[in-house]
Amino acid sequence: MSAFKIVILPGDGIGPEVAAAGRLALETIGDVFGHNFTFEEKLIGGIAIDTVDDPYPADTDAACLAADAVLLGAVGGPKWDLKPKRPEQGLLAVRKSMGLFANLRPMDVAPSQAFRSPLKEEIVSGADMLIVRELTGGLYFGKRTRTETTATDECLYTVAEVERVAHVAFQAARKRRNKVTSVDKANVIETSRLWRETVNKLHAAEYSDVELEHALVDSMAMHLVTRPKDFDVILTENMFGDILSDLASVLPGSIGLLGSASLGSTGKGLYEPIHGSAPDIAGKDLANPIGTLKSVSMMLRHSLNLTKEADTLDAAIEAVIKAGTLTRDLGGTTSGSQVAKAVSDQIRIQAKVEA
Ligand SMILES: NC(=O)C1=CN([C@@H]2O[C@H](COP(=O)(O)OP(=O)(O)OC[C@H]3O[C@@H](n4cnc5c(N)ncnc54)[C@H](O)[C@@H]3O)[C@@H](O)[C@H]2O)C=CC1
Ligand SMILES: CC(C)CC(=O)C(=O)O
Ligand SMILES: [Mg+2]
Repeated sequence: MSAFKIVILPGDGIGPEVAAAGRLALETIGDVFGHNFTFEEKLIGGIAIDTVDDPYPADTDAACLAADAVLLGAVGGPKWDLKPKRPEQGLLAVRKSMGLFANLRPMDVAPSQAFRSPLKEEIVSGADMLIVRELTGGLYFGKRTRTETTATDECLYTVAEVERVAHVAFQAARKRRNKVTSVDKANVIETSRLWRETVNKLHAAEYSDVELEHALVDSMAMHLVTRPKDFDVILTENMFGDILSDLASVLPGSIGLLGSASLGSTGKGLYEPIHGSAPDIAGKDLANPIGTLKSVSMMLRHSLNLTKEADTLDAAIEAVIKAGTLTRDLGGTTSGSQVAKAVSDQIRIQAKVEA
């Protein structure tokens, strides 16, 4: 039996709903496999602004830094839009404070589920990619200025920042289909030229066994939905990765299906679905919890070293999807909490199958 300290940051909108699904899965895994997970729920985002006037309170930071792993729901909502203190600052702050420079966003379309895509089945069926998004640099972290008539956002990247995330992408490719597509806008932007040069140098020095190609972000958006099966690992900077991963979520049929791991140089990580707080469906038990459950599976694998448990959770998720127990975004009629319960029940069944 092992003991793990998990911090949960439910946040805003559908955040608390999907975070509850993640917690239930962890509780069930703990029960079935005999692990002692202790949970601490902390404030972040809009609810933290409302409660303590700070999107990332100091005690949330301390708890995240002391945890074995952190699970995030989502932050943000119209209530806080255009206010000087924004919920999203909380999310940027936790990523920065924990040093989480690489955000891994896997996307795959199982052939049996390809019919759920709004795109043609033959285009998406079997697509399987990993987006490696730089997470603590670029436009989201640059200096901003504002007067009544002008605004600027600085986009800064250093060679060291590009190298450390490129290592993650090349190493991930070696465990997959050995191909990296690095995405930039090097025909226009200076940071992209630095990005491309740095990736090329690192490739030549350490990863010449991995196939490397470069793509410009605008045409890449088109290629992602017209020939997604050509891509394995996609390496890109912060904002491009944010946008391209939401686009990639169209392939399996819903943004609610994609999870992510935000990692740094230690084993600790922040695990978060790729979607936002979805104010349009919040509080209605309509949110698809699968992206969060996949994030929990990544947590088990990457931070807690619980491979068997992660495999069991993956099998449980797959069984629930195959049974058609789905939320409205995927054409189903099941509530989010019922999907979470179905996955929890399946964890018990799958664990017996594997034993
Ligand atoms: N990681 C985070 O906390 C993120 C927060 N945001 C914030 O979320 C708020 C809303 O942003 P949007 O652009 O609307 O993006 P969003 O991802 O929240 O929603 C986009 C669309 O996808 C749907 N959707 C999202 N997650 C879903 C789920 N699990 N199940 C079913 N449908 C789902 C929503 O209902 C909406 O129609 C904003 O305040 C934004 O800043 C946005 C992205 C990431
Ligand atoms: C700061 C966040 C709201 C950025 C985002 O959309 C994301 O990480 O997916
Ligand atoms: Mg996003």
